Amino acid sequence: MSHPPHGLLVMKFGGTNMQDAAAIRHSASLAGRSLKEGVQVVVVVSAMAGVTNGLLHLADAAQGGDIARANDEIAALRTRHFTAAQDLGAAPDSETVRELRELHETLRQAVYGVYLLRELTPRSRDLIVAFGERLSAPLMSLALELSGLRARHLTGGEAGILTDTHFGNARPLPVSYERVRDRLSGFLSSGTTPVIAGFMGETDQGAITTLGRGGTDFSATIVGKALGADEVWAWKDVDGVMSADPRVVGDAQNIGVLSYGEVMELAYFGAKVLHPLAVTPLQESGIPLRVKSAADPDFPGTLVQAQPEEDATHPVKAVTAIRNVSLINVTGAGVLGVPEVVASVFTAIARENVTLLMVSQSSSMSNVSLAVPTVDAGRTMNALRAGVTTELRVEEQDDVAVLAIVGSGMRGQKGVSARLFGALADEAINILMISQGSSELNISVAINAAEVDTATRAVHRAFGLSGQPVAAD
Ligand SMILES: Nc1ncnc2c1ncn2[C@@H]1O[C@H](COP(=O)(O)OP(=O)(O)O)[C@@H](O)[C@H]1O
Ligand SMILES: N[C@@H](CC(=O)OP(=O)(O)O)C(=O)O
Repeated sequence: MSHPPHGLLVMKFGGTNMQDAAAIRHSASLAGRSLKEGVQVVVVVSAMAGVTNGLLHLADAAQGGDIARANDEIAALRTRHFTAAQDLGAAPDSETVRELRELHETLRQAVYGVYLLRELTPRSRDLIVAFGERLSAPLMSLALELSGLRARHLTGGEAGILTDTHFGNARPLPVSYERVRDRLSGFLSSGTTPVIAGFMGETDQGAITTLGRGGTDFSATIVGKALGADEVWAWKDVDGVMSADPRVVGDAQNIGVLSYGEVMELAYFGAKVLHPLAVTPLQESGIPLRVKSAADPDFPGTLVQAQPEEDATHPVKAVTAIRNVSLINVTGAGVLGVPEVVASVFTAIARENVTLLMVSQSSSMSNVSLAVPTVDAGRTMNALRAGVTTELRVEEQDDVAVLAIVGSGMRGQKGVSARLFGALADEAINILMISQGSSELNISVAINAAEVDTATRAVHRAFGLSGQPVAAD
Protein backbone atom coordinates (compact mmCIF):
# COMPACT_ATOMS: atom_id res chain seq x y z
CA MET A 1 0.00 0.00 0.00
CA SER A 2 1.14 3.56 -0.50
CA HIS A 3 1.50 4.14 3.25
CA PRO A 4 4.61 3.24 5.20
CA PRO A 5 4.19 0.04 7.20
CA HIS A 6 2.76 0.58 10.67
CA GLY A 7 3.01 -1.46 13.81
CA LEU A 8 -0.70 -1.72 14.58
CA LEU A 9 -3.74 -0.78 12.56
CA VAL A 10 -7.41 -0.96 13.52
CA MET A 11 -9.48 -1.56 10.39
CA LYS A 12 -13.20 -0.91 10.31
CA PHE A 13 -15.35 -2.42 7.57
CA GLY A 14 -18.78 -0.87 7.01
CA GLY A 15 -22.04 -2.48 5.93
CA THR A 16 -21.26 -2.21 2.21
CA ASN A 17 -17.87 -3.83 2.75
CA MET A 18 -19.67 -6.74 4.46
CA GLN A 19 -22.72 -6.98 2.20
CA ASP A 20 -22.05 -10.43 0.69
CA ALA A 21 -19.39 -13.10 0.43
CA ALA A 22 -17.49 -11.28 -2.33
CA ALA A 23 -17.34 -8.03 -0.34
CA ILE A 24 -16.30 -9.87 2.85
CA ARG A 25 -13.59 -11.76 0.99
CA HIS A 26 -12.29 -8.51 -0.48
CA SER A 27 -12.35 -6.85 2.97
CA ALA A 28 -10.44 -9.79 4.44
CA SER A 29 -7.87 -9.41 1.66
CA LEU A 30 -7.38 -5.74 2.61
CA ALA A 31 -6.61 -6.76 6.19
CA GLY A 32 -4.45 -9.57 4.82
CA ARG A 33 -2.32 -7.16 2.75
CA SER A 34 -1.29 -5.28 5.87
CA LEU A 35 -0.81 -8.45 7.92
CA LYS A 36 1.53 -9.78 5.25
CA GLU A 37 3.56 -6.56 5.52
CA GLY A 38 4.12 -7.45 9.17
CA VAL A 39 1.55 -5.05 10.59
CA GLN A 40 -0.71 -6.22 13.42
CA VAL A 41 -4.36 -5.69 12.53
CA VAL A 42 -7.52 -5.56 14.62
CA VAL A 43 -10.68 -5.81 12.52
CA VAL A 44 -13.98 -4.18 13.54
CA VAL A 45 -17.04 -5.04 11.46
CA SER A 46 -20.51 -3.62 10.83
CA ALA A 47 -23.59 -5.68 10.04
CA MET A 48 -24.16 -6.69 6.41
CA ALA A 49 -25.71 -3.69 4.58
CA GLY A 50 -29.44 -3.37 5.35
CA VAL A 51 -29.41 -5.88 8.21
CA THR A 52 -29.61 -3.27 11.00
CA ASN A 53 -32.71 -1.72 9.44
CA GLY A 54 -34.18 -5.20 8.90
CA LEU A 55 -33.70 -6.03 12.59
CA LEU A 56 -35.33 -2.76 13.65
CA HIS A 57 -38.33 -3.49 11.41
CA LEU A 58 -38.82 -7.02 12.65
CA ALA A 59 -38.57 -5.90 16.28
CA ASP A 60 -41.31 -3.33 15.60
CA ALA A 61 -43.42 -5.99 13.86
CA ALA A 62 -43.13 -8.30 16.90
CA GLN A 63 -44.10 -5.50 19.25
CA GLY A 64 -47.10 -4.78 17.04
CA GLY A 65 -48.22 -8.42 17.29
CA ASP A 66 -47.19 -9.44 13.76
CA ILE A 67 -44.98 -12.41 14.69
CA ALA A 68 -45.49 -14.01 11.27
CA ARG A 69 -43.84 -11.04 9.57
CA ALA A 70 -41.06 -10.92 12.16
CA ASN A 71 -40.35 -14.63 11.64
CA ASP A 72 -40.33 -14.19 7.85
CA GLU A 73 -37.74 -11.47 8.22
CA ILE A 74 -35.64 -13.60 10.57
CA ALA A 75 -35.79 -16.40 7.99
CA ALA A 76 -34.63 -13.99 5.27
CA LEU A 77 -31.71 -12.87 7.45
CA ARG A 78 -30.85 -16.48 8.16
CA THR A 79 -30.75 -17.28 4.46
CA ARG A 80 -28.58 -14.27 3.78
CA HIS A 81 -25.99 -15.18 6.43
CA PHE A 82 -25.97 -18.90 5.54
CA THR A 83 -25.58 -18.06 1.85
CA ALA A 84 -22.63 -15.81 2.61
CA ALA A 85 -21.04 -18.53 4.78
CA GLN A 86 -21.55 -21.12 2.08
CA ASP A 87 -20.23 -18.83 -0.67
CA LEU A 88 -17.18 -18.14 1.46
CA GLY A 89 -16.58 -21.89 1.61
CA ALA A 90 -17.98 -23.00 4.99
CA ALA A 91 -18.97 -26.67 5.18
CA PRO A 92 -22.57 -27.33 6.38
CA ASP A 93 -21.25 -28.94 9.57
CA SER A 94 -18.61 -26.26 10.22
CA GLU A 95 -18.20 -24.28 13.42
CA THR A 96 -19.28 -21.07 11.61
CA VAL A 97 -22.55 -22.56 10.39
CA ARG A 98 -23.29 -23.98 13.83
CA GLU A 99 -22.64 -20.60 15.44
CA LEU A 100 -24.82 -18.75 12.93
CA ARG A 101 -27.61 -21.22 13.60
CA GLU A 102 -27.33 -20.67 17.37
CA LEU A 103 -27.31 -16.90 17.00
CA HIS A 104 -30.43 -16.97 14.82
CA GLU A 105 -32.17 -19.19 17.35
CA THR A 106 -31.35 -16.78 20.19
CA LEU A 107 -32.55 -13.88 18.03
CA ARG A 108 -35.80 -15.73 17.33
CA GLN A 109 -36.35 -16.27 21.06
CA ALA A 110 -35.64 -12.61 21.90
CA VAL A 111 -38.09 -11.47 19.22
CA TYR A 112 -40.71 -13.94 20.48
CA GLY A 113 -40.33 -12.42 23.96
CA VAL A 114 -41.05 -8.98 22.53
CA TYR A 115 -44.11 -10.39 20.78
CA LEU A 116 -45.44 -12.03 23.97
CA LEU A 117 -44.96 -8.87 26.00
CA ARG A 118 -45.96 -6.52 23.18
CA GLU A 119 -43.21 -4.39 24.63
CA LEU A 120 -40.00 -3.24 22.95
CA THR A 121 -37.85 -1.45 25.51
CA PRO A 122 -34.65 0.36 24.46
CA ARG A 123 -32.83 -2.50 26.20
CA SER A 124 -34.52 -5.25 24.19
CA ARG A 125 -34.19 -3.24 20.97
CA ASP A 126 -30.41 -3.07 21.53
CA LEU A 127 -30.22 -6.80 22.19
CA ILE A 128 -32.02 -7.45 18.90
CA VAL A 129 -30.31 -4.88 16.71
CA ALA A 130 -26.79 -5.92 17.81
CA PHE A 131 -27.35 -9.36 16.24
CA GLY A 132 -26.40 -7.76 12.89
CA GLU A 133 -22.79 -7.32 13.98
CA ARG A 134 -22.72 -10.54 16.01
CA LEU A 135 -23.70 -12.41 12.84
CA SER A 136 -21.26 -10.68 10.48
CA ALA A 137 -18.19 -11.08 12.72
CA PRO A 138 -18.01 -14.92 12.33
CA LEU A 139 -18.19 -14.43 8.54
CA MET A 140 -15.16 -12.13 8.60
CA SER A 141 -13.24 -14.56 10.84
CA LEU A 142 -14.06 -17.34 8.40
CA ALA A 143 -12.86 -15.28 5.42
CA LEU A 144 -9.57 -14.48 7.18
CA GLU A 145 -9.05 -18.10 8.16
CA LEU A 146 -9.81 -19.37 4.67
CA SER A 147 -7.13 -17.01 3.37
CA GLY A 148 -4.63 -18.70 5.68
CA LEU A 149 -4.70 -16.22 8.61
CA ARG A 150 -5.52 -16.87 12.24
CA ALA A 151 -8.59 -14.97 13.47
CA ARG A 152 -10.93 -14.93 16.45
CA HIS A 153 -14.24 -13.04 16.61
CA LEU A 154 -15.60 -11.33 19.71
CA THR A 155 -18.67 -9.31 20.64
CA GLY A 156 -18.05 -5.69 21.68
CA GLY A 157 -18.46 -6.71 25.32
CA GLU A 158 -16.08 -9.66 24.97
CA ALA A 159 -13.55 -7.28 23.44
CA GLY A 160 -13.79 -5.19 26.63
CA ILE A 161 -16.12 -2.33 25.63
CA LEU A 162 -18.11 -1.48 28.74
CA THR A 163 -20.73 1.27 28.44
CA ASP A 164 -23.27 3.24 30.44
CA THR A 165 -26.93 2.21 30.31
CA HIS A 166 -28.12 4.70 27.66
CA PHE A 167 -29.53 1.94 25.48
CA GLY A 168 -29.57 3.01 21.83
CA ASN A 169 -26.96 5.68 22.37
CA ALA A 170 -24.54 4.28 24.93
CA ARG A 171 -21.18 5.82 25.79
CA PRO A 172 -18.04 3.82 26.59
CA LEU A 173 -16.87 3.96 30.21
CA PRO A 174 -13.22 4.98 30.69
CA VAL A 175 -12.41 1.55 32.12
CA SER A 176 -13.09 0.11 28.63
CA TYR A 177 -9.68 1.18 27.39
CA GLU A 178 -7.79 -0.92 29.90
CA ARG A 179 -10.16 -3.85 29.45
CA VAL A 180 -9.80 -3.80 25.65
CA ARG A 181 -6.02 -3.73 26.02
CA ASP A 182 -6.08 -6.66 28.44
CA ARG A 183 -8.42 -8.75 26.33
CA LEU A 184 -6.82 -8.19 22.94
CA SER A 185 -3.11 -8.14 23.64
CA GLY A 186 -2.92 -11.93 24.08
CA PHE A 187 -4.49 -12.52 20.66
CA LEU A 188 -2.17 -10.03 19.02
CA SER A 189 1.00 -11.42 20.54
CA SER A 190 0.04 -14.93 19.43
CA GLY A 191 -0.50 -13.77 15.85
CA THR A 192 -4.30 -14.04 15.94
CA THR A 193 -6.33 -11.23 14.36
CA PRO A 194 -9.22 -10.18 16.60
CA VAL A 195 -12.47 -9.53 14.70
CA ILE A 196 -14.76 -7.38 16.81
CA ALA A 197 -18.50 -6.96 16.30
CA GLY A 198 -18.83 -3.16 16.02
CA PHE A 199 -21.65 -0.84 17.12
CA MET A 200 -22.06 -2.61 20.46
CA GLY A 201 -20.80 -2.81 24.01
CA GLU A 202 -22.27 -4.11 27.23
CA THR A 203 -23.20 -2.78 30.65
CA ASP A 204 -21.48 -3.99 33.81
CA GLN A 205 -24.42 -6.41 34.19
CA GLY A 206 -23.70 -7.90 30.78
CA ALA A 207 -26.69 -6.35 28.95
CA ILE A 208 -25.90 -5.52 25.32
CA THR A 209 -25.90 -1.82 24.41
CA THR A 210 -25.46 -0.02 21.08
CA LEU A 211 -23.49 3.15 20.40
CA GLY A 212 -25.96 4.90 18.05
CA ARG A 213 -26.43 4.49 14.28
CA GLY A 214 -23.15 4.27 12.43
CA GLY A 215 -21.50 3.32 15.73
CA THR A 216 -18.99 0.85 14.29
CA ASP A 217 -16.70 3.80 13.45
CA PHE A 218 -16.86 4.66 17.15
CA SER A 219 -16.07 1.05 18.19
CA ALA A 220 -12.98 1.15 15.96
CA THR A 221 -11.63 4.37 17.46
CA ILE A 222 -12.28 3.11 21.02
CA VAL A 223 -10.20 0.05 20.19
CA GLY A 224 -7.61 2.24 18.44
CA LYS A 225 -7.15 4.38 21.52
CA ALA A 226 -7.08 1.37 23.85
CA LEU A 227 -4.27 -0.28 21.90
CA GLY A 228 -2.37 2.90 21.06
CA ALA A 229 -2.78 2.02 17.37
CA ASP A 230 -0.65 3.83 14.82
CA GLU A 231 -3.74 4.60 12.75
CA VAL A 232 -7.41 3.67 12.49
CA TRP A 233 -8.59 2.97 8.95
CA ALA A 234 -12.31 3.18 8.18
CA TRP A 235 -12.89 1.39 4.86
CA LYS A 236 -15.93 2.73 2.99
CA ASP A 237 -17.71 2.64 -0.34
CA VAL A 238 -16.57 6.23 -1.07
CA ASP A 239 -13.10 7.67 -1.79
CA GLY A 240 -13.01 9.32 1.63
CA VAL A 241 -14.81 12.21 3.25
CA MET A 242 -16.14 14.25 0.34
CA SER A 243 -16.96 17.94 -0.03
CA ALA A 244 -20.67 16.95 -0.06
CA ASP A 245 -22.75 13.79 -0.07
CA PRO A 246 -21.81 12.26 -3.45
CA ARG A 247 -25.39 11.03 -3.86
CA VAL A 248 -26.53 14.67 -3.93
CA VAL A 249 -23.58 16.45 -5.54
CA GLY A 250 -22.23 14.49 -8.51
CA ASP A 251 -18.94 16.40 -8.64
CA ALA A 252 -18.16 16.30 -4.91
CA GLN A 253 -14.39 16.05 -4.32
CA ASN A 254 -12.42 14.00 -1.85
CA ILE A 255 -10.99 16.06 1.03
CA GLY A 256 -7.34 15.15 1.62
CA VAL A 257 -6.97 16.31 5.22
CA LEU A 258 -9.47 17.25 7.91
CA SER A 259 -9.05 18.04 11.59
CA TYR A 260 -10.88 16.12 14.29
CA GLY A 261 -12.97 19.26 14.93
CA GLU A 262 -13.97 19.61 11.28
CA VAL A 263 -14.99 15.96 11.05
CA MET A 264 -17.10 16.23 14.19
CA GLU A 265 -18.94 19.23 12.76
CA LEU A 266 -19.48 17.45 9.46
CA ALA A 267 -20.82 14.31 11.12
CA TYR A 268 -22.99 16.32 13.50
CA PHE A 269 -24.49 18.20 10.58
CA GLY A 270 -25.51 15.07 8.75
CA ALA A 271 -22.55 13.73 6.74
CA LYS A 272 -23.39 10.07 7.20
CA VAL A 273 -19.82 9.05 6.44
CA LEU A 274 -18.65 8.96 10.11
CA HIS A 275 -20.28 8.67 13.54
CA PRO A 276 -20.27 12.12 15.22
CA LEU A 277 -18.29 10.85 18.22
CA ALA A 278 -15.92 8.63 16.26
CA VAL A 279 -12.92 10.94 16.58
CA THR A 280 -13.38 11.69 20.28
CA PRO A 281 -11.29 8.75 21.56
CA LEU A 282 -8.46 9.82 19.25
CA GLN A 283 -8.28 13.45 20.27
CA GLU A 284 -6.02 13.12 23.31
CA SER A 285 -3.57 10.68 21.76
CA GLY A 286 -3.56 12.32 18.31
CA ILE A 287 -3.98 8.93 16.59
CA PRO A 288 -4.84 9.62 12.93
CA LEU A 289 -8.00 8.25 11.33
CA ARG A 290 -8.00 7.47 7.62
CA VAL A 291 -11.19 7.11 5.63
CA LYS A 292 -10.38 4.87 2.69
CA SER A 293 -12.06 3.40 -0.36
CA ALA A 294 -12.26 -0.38 -0.40
CA ALA A 295 -12.62 -0.21 -4.18
CA ASP A 296 -9.37 1.76 -4.55
CA PRO A 297 -7.15 0.78 -1.61
CA ASP A 298 -4.07 2.61 -2.83
CA PHE A 299 -5.88 5.96 -2.95
CA PRO A 300 -4.94 7.86 0.22
CA GLY A 301 -8.55 8.85 1.03
CA THR A 302 -9.04 11.35 3.85
CA LEU A 303 -6.58 11.77 6.70
CA VAL A 304 -8.22 13.00 9.90
CA GLN A 305 -5.73 14.44 12.37
CA ALA A 306 -5.40 17.02 15.13
CA GLN A 307 -4.29 19.94 12.95
CA PRO A 308 -6.49 21.40 10.22
CA GLU A 309 -4.90 22.04 6.83
CA GLU A 310 -5.45 25.61 5.79
CA ASP A 311 -6.23 26.48 2.21
CA ALA A 312 -6.77 30.22 1.80
CA THR A 313 -8.68 29.75 -1.46
CA HIS A 314 -11.12 27.30 0.16
CA PRO A 315 -12.22 28.57 3.58
CA VAL A 316 -15.12 26.11 3.38
CA LYS A 317 -14.22 22.44 2.92
CA ALA A 318 -17.64 20.79 2.82
CA VAL A 319 -21.37 21.36 2.62
CA THR A 320 -23.64 19.04 4.49
CA ALA A 321 -27.31 18.73 5.40
CA ILE A 322 -29.61 17.18 7.98
CA ARG A 323 -33.08 16.25 6.76
CA ASN A 324 -36.24 15.59 8.76
CA VAL A 325 -35.86 18.60 11.02
CA SER A 326 -38.58 20.60 12.79
CA LEU A 327 -38.41 24.16 14.06
CA ILE A 328 -39.98 24.98 17.38
CA ASN A 329 -40.72 28.62 18.07
CA VAL A 330 -41.36 29.83 21.58
CA THR A 331 -42.82 33.33 21.57
CA GLY A 332 -44.77 35.65 23.80
CA ALA A 333 -44.44 38.65 26.03
CA GLY A 334 -43.41 36.30 28.85
CA VAL A 335 -40.03 35.65 27.21
CA LEU A 336 -39.26 39.37 27.06
CA GLY A 337 -36.39 40.24 29.40
CA VAL A 338 -36.92 37.23 31.65
CA PRO A 339 -33.86 34.95 31.53
CA GLU A 340 -35.61 32.39 33.79
CA VAL A 341 -38.10 31.71 31.02
CA VAL A 342 -35.30 30.94 28.58
CA ALA A 343 -33.67 28.76 31.23
CA SER A 344 -36.92 26.83 31.71
CA VAL A 345 -37.08 26.17 27.96
CA PHE A 346 -33.65 24.53 28.03
CA THR A 347 -34.32 22.65 31.26
CA ALA A 348 -37.48 21.15 29.77
CA ILE A 349 -35.53 20.05 26.68
CA ALA A 350 -32.58 18.68 28.65
CA ARG A 351 -34.95 16.44 30.60
CA GLU A 352 -36.10 14.89 27.33
CA ASN A 353 -32.53 14.30 26.10
CA VAL A 354 -33.35 15.88 22.72
CA THR A 355 -30.54 16.78 20.29
CA LEU A 356 -30.65 20.53 19.68
CA LEU A 357 -29.42 21.10 16.14
CA MET A 358 -29.67 24.90 16.20
CA VAL A 359 -30.76 27.51 18.71
CA SER A 360 -31.44 31.15 18.13
CA GLN A 361 -32.80 33.82 20.37
CA SER A 362 -33.91 37.25 19.31
CA SER A 363 -31.95 39.97 21.08
CA SER A 364 -35.10 41.36 22.69
CA MET A 365 -35.54 37.88 24.19
CA SER A 366 -39.11 37.78 22.91
CA ASN A 367 -38.51 34.69 20.83
CA VAL A 368 -36.50 31.49 21.08
CA SER A 369 -36.28 29.20 18.05
CA LEU A 370 -35.02 25.65 18.20
CA ALA A 371 -34.24 23.16 15.45
CA VAL A 372 -34.69 19.53 16.52
CA PRO A 373 -34.93 16.20 14.67
CA THR A 374 -38.59 15.72 13.66
CA VAL A 375 -38.69 12.38 15.52
CA ASP A 376 -38.12 14.37 18.74
CA ALA A 377 -40.47 17.26 17.92
CA GLY A 378 -43.60 15.85 19.60
CA ARG A 379 -41.73 15.10 22.81
CA THR A 380 -40.13 18.56 22.76
CA MET A 381 -43.49 20.26 22.26
CA ASN A 382 -45.03 18.32 25.16
CA ALA A 383 -42.08 19.06 27.43
CA LEU A 384 -42.24 22.78 26.61
CA ARG A 385 -45.99 22.97 27.11
CA ALA A 386 -45.67 21.26 30.47
CA GLY A 387 -42.44 22.86 31.61
CA VAL A 388 -42.57 26.58 30.77
CA THR A 389 -44.70 29.39 32.11
CA THR A 390 -48.16 30.06 30.82
CA GLU A 391 -48.37 32.99 28.40
CA LEU A 392 -45.96 31.48 25.89
CA ARG A 393 -46.95 30.27 22.46
CA VAL A 394 -45.15 27.14 21.29
CA GLU A 395 -45.40 26.35 17.58
CA GLU A 396 -43.95 23.56 15.47
CA GLN A 397 -42.92 23.81 11.82
CA ASP A 398 -42.10 20.55 10.05
CA ASP A 399 -40.45 19.73 6.70
CA VAL A 400 -37.31 21.66 7.46
CA ALA A 401 -33.66 20.82 6.73
CA VAL A 402 -30.46 22.23 8.20
CA LEU A 403 -27.66 22.99 5.75
CA ALA A 404 -24.18 23.63 7.12
CA ILE A 405 -20.86 24.75 5.68
CA VAL A 406 -17.79 23.48 7.51
CA GLY A 407 -14.12 24.45 7.43
CA SER A 408 -11.51 25.81 9.83
CA GLY A 409 -10.49 28.37 7.22
CA MET A 410 -13.69 30.34 7.86
CA ARG A 411 -12.24 31.59 11.12
CA GLY A 412 -11.71 35.33 10.80
CA GLN A 413 -12.44 35.30 7.05
CA LYS A 414 -14.77 38.02 5.85
CA GLY A 415 -17.46 37.41 3.29
CA VAL A 416 -18.11 33.73 3.97
CA SER A 417 -21.68 34.20 5.20
CA ALA A 418 -22.34 36.73 2.46
CA ARG A 419 -21.34 34.14 -0.10
CA LEU A 420 -23.54 31.51 1.54
CA PHE A 421 -26.56 33.79 1.67
CA GLY A 422 -25.88 35.02 -1.90
CA ALA A 423 -25.84 31.45 -3.23
CA LEU A 424 -29.16 30.71 -1.53
CA ALA A 425 -30.70 34.01 -2.67
CA ASP A 426 -29.70 33.27 -6.28
CA GLU A 427 -31.81 30.12 -6.07
CA ALA A 428 -34.64 32.06 -4.36
CA ILE A 429 -34.26 29.90 -1.25
CA ASN A 430 -35.70 31.38 1.91
CA ILE A 431 -33.64 31.12 5.13
CA LEU A 432 -35.73 30.28 8.20
CA MET A 433 -32.98 30.44 10.83
CA ILE A 434 -29.22 31.11 11.00
CA SER A 435 -26.56 30.04 13.46
CA GLN A 436 -22.79 30.31 13.68
CA GLY A 437 -20.80 28.68 16.46
CA SER A 438 -18.19 30.87 18.14
CA SER A 439 -15.55 28.33 17.08
CA GLU A 440 -16.31 29.56 13.53
CA LEU A 441 -15.92 26.02 12.21
CA ASN A 442 -19.40 26.08 10.74
CA ILE A 443 -22.34 28.22 9.73
CA SER A 444 -25.73 26.54 9.59
CA VAL A 445 -29.04 27.64 8.14
CA ALA A 446 -32.52 26.13 8.35
CA ILE A 447 -34.40 26.00 5.04
CA ASN A 448 -37.44 24.24 3.61
CA ALA A 449 -36.70 20.54 3.21
CA ALA A 450 -37.88 20.49 -0.40
CA GLU A 451 -35.06 22.85 -1.35
CA VAL A 452 -32.17 21.14 0.39
CA ASP A 453 -30.62 19.36 -2.60
CA THR A 454 -30.77 22.46 -4.81
CA ALA A 455 -29.31 24.50 -1.95
CA THR A 456 -26.49 21.97 -1.34
CA ARG A 457 -25.47 22.02 -5.00
CA ALA A 458 -25.62 25.84 -5.21
CA VAL A 459 -23.56 26.36 -2.05
CA HIS A 460 -21.07 23.68 -3.10
CA ARG A 461 -20.56 25.55 -6.39
CA ALA A 462 -20.38 28.96 -4.75
CA PHE A 463 -17.46 27.91 -2.52
CA GLY A 464 -15.50 26.48 -5.44
CA LEU A 465 -15.79 22.93 -4.17
CA SER A 466 -16.80 21.57 -7.57
CA GLY A 467 -13.36 22.34 -8.88
CA GLN A 468 -14.54 25.46 -10.75
CA PRO A 469 -13.18 28.94 -10.14
CA VAL A 470 -15.28 31.16 -7.88
CA ALA A 471 -16.23 34.72 -8.75
CA ALA A 472 -14.44 37.26 -6.55
CA ASP A 473 -16.53 38.93 -3.82
N1 LIG B 1 -19.50 14.27 2.95
C1 LIG B 1 -19.59 12.97 2.68
N2 LIG B 1 -18.51 12.28 2.29
C2 LIG B 1 -18.58 10.97 2.02
N3 LIG B 1 -19.70 10.24 2.08
C3 LIG B 1 -20.82 10.87 2.47
C4 LIG B 1 -20.82 12.25 2.79
N4 LIG B 1 -22.06 12.59 3.14
C5 LIG B 1 -22.81 11.49 3.06
N5 LIG B 1 -22.08 10.43 2.65
C6 LIG B 1 -22.60 9.08 2.44
O1 LIG B 1 -22.06 8.22 3.42
C7 LIG B 1 -21.94 6.92 2.87
C8 LIG B 1 -20.87 6.17 3.63
O2 LIG B 1 -21.29 6.04 4.97
P1 LIG B 1 -21.85 4.67 5.52
O3 LIG B 1 -22.75 4.02 4.50
O4 LIG B 1 -22.33 4.81 6.90
O5 LIG B 1 -20.49 3.91 5.52
P2 LIG B 1 -20.15 2.48 5.96
O6 LIG B 1 -21.42 1.73 6.23
O7 LIG B 1 -19.38 1.93 4.81
O8 LIG B 1 -19.31 2.68 7.14
C9 LIG B 1 -21.57 7.15 1.42
O9 LIG B 1 -22.09 6.12 0.61
C10 LIG B 1 -22.17 8.50 1.09
O10 LIG B 1 -23.30 8.39 0.28
N1 LIG C 1 -24.88 -1.47 11.63
C1 LIG C 1 -24.96 -0.24 12.40
C2 LIG C 1 -23.61 0.29 12.75
C3 LIG C 1 -22.78 0.82 11.64
O1 LIG C 1 -21.80 1.49 11.89
O2 LIG C 1 -23.10 0.52 10.36
P1 LIG C 1 -22.34 1.12 9.01
O3 LIG C 1 -20.84 1.06 9.27
O4 LIG C 1 -22.77 0.20 7.93
O5 LIG C 1 -22.81 2.54 8.82
C4 LIG C 1 -25.84 0.79 11.70
O6 LIG C 1 -26.35 0.52 10.62
O7 LIG C 1 -26.04 1.85 12.24
